[in-house]
Amino acid sequence: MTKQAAFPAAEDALAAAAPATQQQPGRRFTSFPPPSWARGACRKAAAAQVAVADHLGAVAAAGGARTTAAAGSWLDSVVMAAASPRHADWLEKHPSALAGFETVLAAAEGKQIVMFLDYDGTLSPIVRDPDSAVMTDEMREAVRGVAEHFPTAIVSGRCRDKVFNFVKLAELYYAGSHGMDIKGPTAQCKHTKANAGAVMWQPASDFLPVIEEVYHALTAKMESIPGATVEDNKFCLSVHFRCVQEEKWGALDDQVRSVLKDYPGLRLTKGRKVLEIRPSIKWDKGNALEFLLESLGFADSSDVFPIYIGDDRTDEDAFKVLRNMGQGIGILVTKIPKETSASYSLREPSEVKEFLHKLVKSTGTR
Ligand SMILES: O=P(O)(O)OC[C@H]1O[C@H](O[C@H]2O[C@H](CO)[C@@H](O)[C@H](O)[C@H]2O)[C@H](O)[C@@H](O)[C@@H]1O
Repeated sequence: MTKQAAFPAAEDALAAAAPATQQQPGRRFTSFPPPSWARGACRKAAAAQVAVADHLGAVAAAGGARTTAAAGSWLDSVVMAAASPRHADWLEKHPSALAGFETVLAAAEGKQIVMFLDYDGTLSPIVRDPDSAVMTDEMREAVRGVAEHFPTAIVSGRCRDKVFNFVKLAELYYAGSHGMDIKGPTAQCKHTKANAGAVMWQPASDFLPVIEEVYHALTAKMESIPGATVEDNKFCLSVHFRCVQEEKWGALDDQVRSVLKDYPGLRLTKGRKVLEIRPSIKWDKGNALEFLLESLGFADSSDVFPIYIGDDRTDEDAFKVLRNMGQGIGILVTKIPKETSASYSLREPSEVKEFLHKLVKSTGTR
């Protein structure tokens, strides 16, 4: 499936700034000094950054505490991509998990690997319609292979049932709603602990009525914004603006905030062309990772090597946990340099699949 974006992705915008002859797939910003087209893009981005900062500063100075979260999101990425250090420098800090595969294996030597996988943008490519974000059979086989050897969990912003319907593997752990709904494998497998198939953790159950109320309020508001949709993810909600005209992003942001002002128990975060509404409890994908490690019997264990692969801001919570633990690795899926706590990177879901295959293959040699 190809990536379909209503708006140019940051990377596309940068590519557009480059003369066709100078574009080399997978080798941007690799020469020093940067080619002139890249320096031009950086200058433009820096100017854009100032303009955005000025705009936001003016809004704040005028007493408007809000920032245009939706509109800021795309600009943030463009500015970050163009103004950040060369891609090669970034790759030195966050090497490809494929190129650095042997190093990863060496670090995991003698330890139990536990695999954590985000769904959208990691196991399936980003597409316009969230209901069409299917996973290929090849990717499913890759995940199945990994789960045969290592305890494996899907950690997603989606509601658990929906992500299960995409992945369709009963031998996995599932943490839906950004980790607020955790269930163990429903199929017997060698990694299953006691209470197979039981719901293990739902810390936001009290919020269900309020989430439902806000879902209806937001759905009604979004009727005035063509292309906007609200996705019910059980313990949280997603307001999608991938198919909304850019001029309307500010209005959409206003509408969402106007609903949320009556619900102080909920908070707003940003994902990939999506605003996420969730309970203001201290529970995120990082907590879910810790919870699952503990459930698997690895609390305070030095014999475990968790690997977390994800592409989104919400995955950063899990990357941070791993960094603080000083164990395992976080792998960010991205084509452009991004601020991240992950130690490794992969460019896209097809590379994730390749990494999973390599890992399975390595079990014969470990
Ligand atoms: O934690 P994840 O599994 O990565 O889920 C995060 C959100 O992913 C989905 O939205 C994103 O993917 C869609 C399909 O490719 C795309 O259309 C959308 O623009 C992206 O933001 C999902 O629909 C959301 O509910 C999840 O919260």
